[in-house]
Amino acid sequence: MASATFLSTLSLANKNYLLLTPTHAYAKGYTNNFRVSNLPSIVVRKEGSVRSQGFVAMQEKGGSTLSDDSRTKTPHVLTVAGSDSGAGAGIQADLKACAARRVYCSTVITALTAQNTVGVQGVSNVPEDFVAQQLKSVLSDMQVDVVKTGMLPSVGIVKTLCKTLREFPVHALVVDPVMVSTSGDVLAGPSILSTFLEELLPMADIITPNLKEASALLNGMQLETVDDMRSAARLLHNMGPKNVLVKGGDLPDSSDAVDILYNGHNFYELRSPRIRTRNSHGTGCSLASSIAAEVAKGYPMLSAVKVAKRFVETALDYSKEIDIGNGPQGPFDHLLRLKSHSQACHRQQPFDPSDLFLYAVTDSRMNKRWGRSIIDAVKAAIDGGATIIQLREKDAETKDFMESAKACLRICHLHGVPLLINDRVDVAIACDADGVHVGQSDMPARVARTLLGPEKIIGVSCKTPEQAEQAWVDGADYIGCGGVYPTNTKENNITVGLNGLKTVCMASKLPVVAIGGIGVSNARAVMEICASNLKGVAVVSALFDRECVQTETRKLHEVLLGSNIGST
Ligand SMILES: Cc1ncc(COP(=O)(O)OP(=O)(O)O)c(N)n1
Ligand SMILES: Cc1nc(C(=O)O)sc1CCOP(=O)(O)O
Ligand SMILES: [Mg+2]
Repeated sequence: MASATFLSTLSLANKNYLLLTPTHAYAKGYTNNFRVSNLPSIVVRKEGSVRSQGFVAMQEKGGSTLSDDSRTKTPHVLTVAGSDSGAGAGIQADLKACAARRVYCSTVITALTAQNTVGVQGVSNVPEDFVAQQLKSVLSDMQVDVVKTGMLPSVGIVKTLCKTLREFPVHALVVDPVMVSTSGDVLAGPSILSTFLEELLPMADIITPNLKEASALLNGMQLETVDDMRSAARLLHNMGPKNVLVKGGDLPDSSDAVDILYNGHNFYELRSPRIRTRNSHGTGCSLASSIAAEVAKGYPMLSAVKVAKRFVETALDYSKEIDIGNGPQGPFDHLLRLKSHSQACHRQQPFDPSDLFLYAVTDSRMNKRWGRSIIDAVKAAIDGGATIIQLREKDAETKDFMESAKACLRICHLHGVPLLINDRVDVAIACDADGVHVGQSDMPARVARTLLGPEKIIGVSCKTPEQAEQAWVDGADYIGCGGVYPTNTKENNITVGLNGLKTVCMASKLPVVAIGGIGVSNARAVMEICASNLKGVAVVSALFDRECVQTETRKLHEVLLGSNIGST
């Protein structure tokens, strides 16, 4: 499908740019001769001049880069496939795969299938002219980079697709020759075969048949070994597609998953350990969509196939224990998100500002000094009445930190207490903690929010009203304000005092927890500044640099109860 390599020269802000499709930029080695602005794709727009579609703007080395006239082009895959009501395969798998691979995916539905983990109970084809209408709607408006095809249930639909693609050429065409579902149900009959072979395959940049499909396309040829797969790939390549990926998932007696990619010059044997799982429904659709996604980003075919294969394997491995449906073939989780929700200890309550009431912040050095583990320290703080825990383990090795965080999380969740991680957003994600606390020089809260998602708790340290406003804008849940008093726990910490605390509380639209030098002797004075959004105190040394964490926490708890805070 890919058209001319060199598409045009465009004059923009008195600089000359070449417009090339992303893959060609790589394939032709232009990246060596030109500086590439924001690969994989930039749409260059200038009023009244050029409207490019999925092109990379390249400028001769030494010139300046695109500035105000540049607009980032979102990689876009259009899937032309059937709907699977069970959402394991088809259009639904394509959407999930593209979302997971961070590519926009539009859809043209060719058929509705009534389908579940048992099999296909019914199929209703979409009329050809309505397939044509959908294709035109998408292709005439949106900048599609790659079209990926799945179930094409009639000769008419295949012909309609080929005709439309000639009218609206795209950068690449990925053909998954879906004929038989994983449950053995026929999705595209033999009558379609000749149109497939004569019209669609020659237009394809890659076709991705499994052994059964390759055999069907090759007049029933027997495929039982890797050598057979190579022969099949060569024969299929002769039919016109630029690349052929023969998938050996069904190869008998192989402990590895072996796929053969052939581009007309070279064979690539792509091998990986076979993942044994019931949840493999939709693997073929997802692999083809992921290849399309990588090609849409501008990667060459070999890299696209390798990344797509790795992606699908990771998702299959992650999804082994997922339990959906009663049939022999379950779906898998493309977004690697479903498991945490099924874990019994997962804390699902939304953030409650009253959790800030007695905020215990651990310190690895203090616990070491007193000869206790972080886990014992957390247990004792909870037993003493801590309402939220932050693990602030500045000198811990990452692996140890993760292990202890997971153990602490189990304890916290048994008691309904949220657990936050100081600074380390990566550790919070890895152990599925309830959130993070970040300071002004840590990862910005806005970035942490995109990584953690909407449900996690994010706290930000703020010493000024401006910082408090920014925390609010960035999507934080609370702010920590201090140091209220001088502290030995944090070096070179600026003390803001009770006045500074009050000023920040007045300005903050978020709930506030006070921190810095706070203990039983002064907690009441802190709370008595009487700001309605001051919800509690965060304490390190007054709890953890003491012999008995539980006793100290209990004492502080009593003082705080006496100060009647957090009432609004
Ligand atoms: C509740 C709370 N408030 C403030 C801080 C301090 O965070 P930060 O400024 O990032 O400093 P470090 O704790 O990372 O040294 C906090 N940890 N908790
Ligand atoms: C971690 C931290 N952050 C502070 C800030 O001002 O943001 S003060 C501080 C140390 C708090 O420890 P202690 O309770 O032992 O004084
Ligand atoms: Mg920090």
